[in-house]
Amino acid sequence: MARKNGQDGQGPSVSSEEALEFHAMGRPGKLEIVPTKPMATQRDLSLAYSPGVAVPVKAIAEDPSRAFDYTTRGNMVAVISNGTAILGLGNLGALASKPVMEGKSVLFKRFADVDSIDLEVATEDADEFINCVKFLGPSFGGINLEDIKAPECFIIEQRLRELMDIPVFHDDQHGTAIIAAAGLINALAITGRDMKTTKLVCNGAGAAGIACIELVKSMGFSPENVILCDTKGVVYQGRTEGMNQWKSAHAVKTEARSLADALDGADVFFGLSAKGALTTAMVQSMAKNPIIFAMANPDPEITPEEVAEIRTDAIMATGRSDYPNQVNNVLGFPYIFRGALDVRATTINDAMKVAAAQALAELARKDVPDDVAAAYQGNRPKFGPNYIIPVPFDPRLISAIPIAVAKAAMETGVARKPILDLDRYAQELSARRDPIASTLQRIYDRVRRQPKRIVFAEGEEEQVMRAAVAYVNQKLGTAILLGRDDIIKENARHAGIELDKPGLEIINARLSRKNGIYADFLYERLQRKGYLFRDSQRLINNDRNHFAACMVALGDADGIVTGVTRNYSTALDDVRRVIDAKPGHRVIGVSIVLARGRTVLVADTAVHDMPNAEQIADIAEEAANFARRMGYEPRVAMLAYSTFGHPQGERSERVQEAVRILDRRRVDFEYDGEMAADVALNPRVMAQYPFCRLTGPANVLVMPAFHSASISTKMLQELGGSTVIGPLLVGLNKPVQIVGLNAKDSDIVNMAAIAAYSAGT
Ligand SMILES: NC(=O)C1=CN([C@@H]2O[C@H](COP(=O)(O)OP(=O)(O)OC[C@H]3O[C@@H](n4cnc5c(N)ncnc54)[C@H](OP(=O)(O)O)[C@@H]3O)[C@@H](O)[C@H]2O)C=CC1
Ligand SMILES: CC(=O)C(=O)O
Ligand SMILES: [Mg+2]
Repeated sequence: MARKNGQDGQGPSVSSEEALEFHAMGRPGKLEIVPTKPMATQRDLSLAYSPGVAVPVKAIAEDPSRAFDYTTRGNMVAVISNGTAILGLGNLGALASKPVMEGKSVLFKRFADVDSIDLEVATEDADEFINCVKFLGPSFGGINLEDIKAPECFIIEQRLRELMDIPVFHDDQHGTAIIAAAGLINALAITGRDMKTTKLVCNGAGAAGIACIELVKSMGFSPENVILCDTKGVVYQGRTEGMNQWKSAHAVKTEARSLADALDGADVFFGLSAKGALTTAMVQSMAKNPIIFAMANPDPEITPEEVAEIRTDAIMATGRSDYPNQVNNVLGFPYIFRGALDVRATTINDAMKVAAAQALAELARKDVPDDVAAAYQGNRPKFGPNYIIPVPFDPRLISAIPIAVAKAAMETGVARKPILDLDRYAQELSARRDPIASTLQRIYDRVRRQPKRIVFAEGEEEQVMRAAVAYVNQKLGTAILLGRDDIIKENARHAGIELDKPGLEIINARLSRKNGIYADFLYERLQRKGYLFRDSQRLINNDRNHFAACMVALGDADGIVTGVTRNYSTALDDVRRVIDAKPGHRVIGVSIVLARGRTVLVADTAVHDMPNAEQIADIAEEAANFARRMGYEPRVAMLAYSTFGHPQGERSERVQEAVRILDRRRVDFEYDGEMAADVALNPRVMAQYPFCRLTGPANVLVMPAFHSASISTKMLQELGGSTVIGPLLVGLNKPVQIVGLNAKDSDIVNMAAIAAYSAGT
């Protein structure tokens, strides 16, 4: 059961060469600093530096809270270490800890959009360390202490918490304890155990070990049922060797002296010590359904393979990403700081920690969306022994944990800036993680105010059912699944999807009372295009796209989403037999490209193969209108391989002609061309053409032909790290959206929401 992730048990484990190559490639290390304000002109310089910078200086001197408005402080966390307990590798010094600290900083950014910088402090002396860090408060919104060994870490953290008015959080203590507690809550539930009577042995009495047992005791474990061990064996009452006050606080009265003694009959093992500390004989001696969290990094106390050889009834977790159940503080620290920063918390207190653990435990019990299934190479995890905790790539973490932490901070009075609208905060949180979310947020908000009936034409498909459920759950309106009732229900049961909820309807086209009306309607449209009445009847009874399109055309639904079982152009042809272009409009495809915080619309990415000049001008108009509907003031670049006549060529002439047509039409948006993509997007390159009529970088790119549109958007997606939504169909008389064949449930919901949005008021 304890199998590495991935196909055939092959996990993403890496070789030493790969690890070094990864860190050395390009710019050495894992971080760079990128300005957030333009620094292109003399004016920019005057604003960012002298004289302009004096103004925020004075404002902050008058009111220190303004630093959150004018500087990076409110979103900036320092990851600070002296390298005395680097993972489980031991004391290798401050410099050697830098790759781990850079890594933690990157994870802050990647998972929770927290800016972070690593600081390595070259001293093992607690007082010197405290003295160094205590002066750094003005620079940061929080301090994440990392890989500092016990017992100095306890003194350092406690003292800095007293001295500083921002959160100081030793991640190896509390981050680890929170995640381990979340996993434990679920493992106990799966094995039917009660905290009060469960026996836990923790190997490792350092930063992580002590914090973990403190948290489990505060959650309900009996102190006499929790035994702590270290390199000298059991921490028992009366022991003198290798002790300190933090270990003494957890010393128990027991005859057990070794880890093996302590584990005999124990229910739970927590490993926060070192590679190989747990033997198979010890595992053998544990109680039925033992819970084994071997959390030492990079190599656990025992491997899942070793456990699987001798016991099949264990729940097994490690700190690594290449086995199921990764119990690692990466699931916590980015999100805990996110919540703390967002309410400008003065500290991270126990209530905030418990709230994070509970939110994490609850998340593992919920149905898993496609994005998470993708993180498991397509094996959709189900709550159980091999899935007790979400994976770090779970996109739900960013909304679930910070909100729980922020709420707890407000309830316990440590929030300097309480959040009044938590629903909006949840939306802002998902926008931080995923730029699509912010672009789509407006759409979702409006649809929620005016919910719509959307037909999900391929209702028997699993991802479509999940999308329909999500559509209803997000209060976007009614979701209609089109398909055979019995098959839909059977597929849903098999996939563990609950369809029985208000707002979710199933319609079987073949049995619908509307068939006759739809067939008549379709025959009206197709009788002069070579179709017999029987052909229309067949299309309505057998083809869900035609049926769905008729529902929308005749007002029985507001919009359609389809596409997972047919290629794009087939689905479009089906729909076009029923639904025309809006009068005076041209049907085109627009893709939304989100790259590095910038949103650009690209057209036509779906319909016109080799548009002529007139058609290119139409595409520009449709795309500009669409941009306005999405809330952007369009600046349209008519793209070509050439810029303003150089070099000349047949395709460029067509684009030049399209610009002249727009001139004659006197359209009411900014446009210019023909121009190359760098001219359109880069203000410095555009500045070489001072006559260019665009007032800034283009946000709508009209491509000269379908191939360039399709190739460039797909390359941006695959190589450029951009997110591409679409193509979205624009210009049809009724809202229809066609997803790609590989669409995930989240893509389908987004398209359904866009269709609902287009349905308007
Ligand atoms: N999965 C996760 O998220 C995390 C995992 N960890 C892992 O936990 C481990 C400890 O880290 P941390 O608490 O920060 O380090 P510390 O240096 O603070 O503590 C280490 C503790 O482990 C004990 N120890 C070391 N080797 C053994 C052994 N073979 N048998 C029994 N006890 C042993 C030490 O005993 P003694 O007191 O006698 O010296 C000490 O109590 C590391 O492997 C680290 O990677 C830590 C944080 C997060
Ligand atoms: C994960 C982590 O912080 C550690 O192993 O030290
Ligand atoms: Mg650590």
